Amino acid sequence: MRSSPSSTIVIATRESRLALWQAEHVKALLEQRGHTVELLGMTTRGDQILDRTLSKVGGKGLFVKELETALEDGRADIAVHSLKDVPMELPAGFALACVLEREDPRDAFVSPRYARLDDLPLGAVVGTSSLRRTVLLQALRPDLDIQPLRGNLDTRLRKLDEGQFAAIVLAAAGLKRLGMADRIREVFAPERMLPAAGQGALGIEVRSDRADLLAVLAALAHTPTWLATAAERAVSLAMGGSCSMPLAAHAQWLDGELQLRAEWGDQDVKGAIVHAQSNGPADGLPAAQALGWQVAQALQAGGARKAV
Ligand SMILES: NCc1[nH]cc(CCC(=O)O)c1CC(=O)O
Repeated sequence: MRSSPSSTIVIATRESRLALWQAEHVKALLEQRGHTVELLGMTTRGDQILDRTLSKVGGKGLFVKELETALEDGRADIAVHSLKDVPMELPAGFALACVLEREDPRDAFVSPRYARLDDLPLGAVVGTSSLRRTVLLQALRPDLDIQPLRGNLDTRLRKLDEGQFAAIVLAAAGLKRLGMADRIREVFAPERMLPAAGQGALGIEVRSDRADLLAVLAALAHTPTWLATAAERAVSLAMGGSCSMPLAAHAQWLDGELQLRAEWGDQDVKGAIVHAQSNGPADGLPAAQALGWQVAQALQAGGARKAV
């Protein structure tokens, strides 16, 4: 088992192009600080099951479990995740060591033919498997025919290019990281399509007993992103912490205060969305999480129901 901070740091990563880009990014940041780093590529259940929506097969945990097993048995030291895919509560023995500076958190409209969502013809087929995007799209354009779209970024773009969809909606961050920003026709302002908790940010997971690594990784942390995403994730946790619910939570820094907004979609009533927001100084993780809790209470006061 590895424990000396001077030995090689092994990063467990999924093998999609985006996951590898993210792992290489962390590798470079650690190498700049004098560490020796290797990648350990792994396939997760979430990468294998492509015919069902994530909320039906077990949710976000599917992308992190195999990586956690590698940390557990010492084959790897750290795991790099899209924070959006990390469950709100990690299993006992694991910790989120840091959150890195966020890429663009917004959603992007991608289409070979149409420049904007508003240009889509009546009843056009739009691909997304995210419950959040489905509900928010239905609110913007109740006429659209929203169809499931799973798979990694390249798979989704291929399905679009094959003509199965008039347009698809994806995270801008993934496209930008992979040098495909030119595929983005329109980015949705957060007011129009509120992003998911943690979207665009990277989190690094370690075993909680690796004090050596916690110290090394603290140097990579971006505090404004960490606090903003802690507030967002607290909303999700307070709402039941599951991805089987259409929930958006997005925080931005404005004049030294964190502005947190959240939206909850009622799956039984098409187009019904509950909105809540609050501002706070959020000068530490507990204050950021308290802001998230408060916004979740406001959502529930407005009619949002917790996941059971
Ligand atoms: N659920 C898959 C996933 N996890 C993270 C990203 C994008 C990158 C990010 O949010 O950091 C994506 C793809 C997408 O939502 O289009």
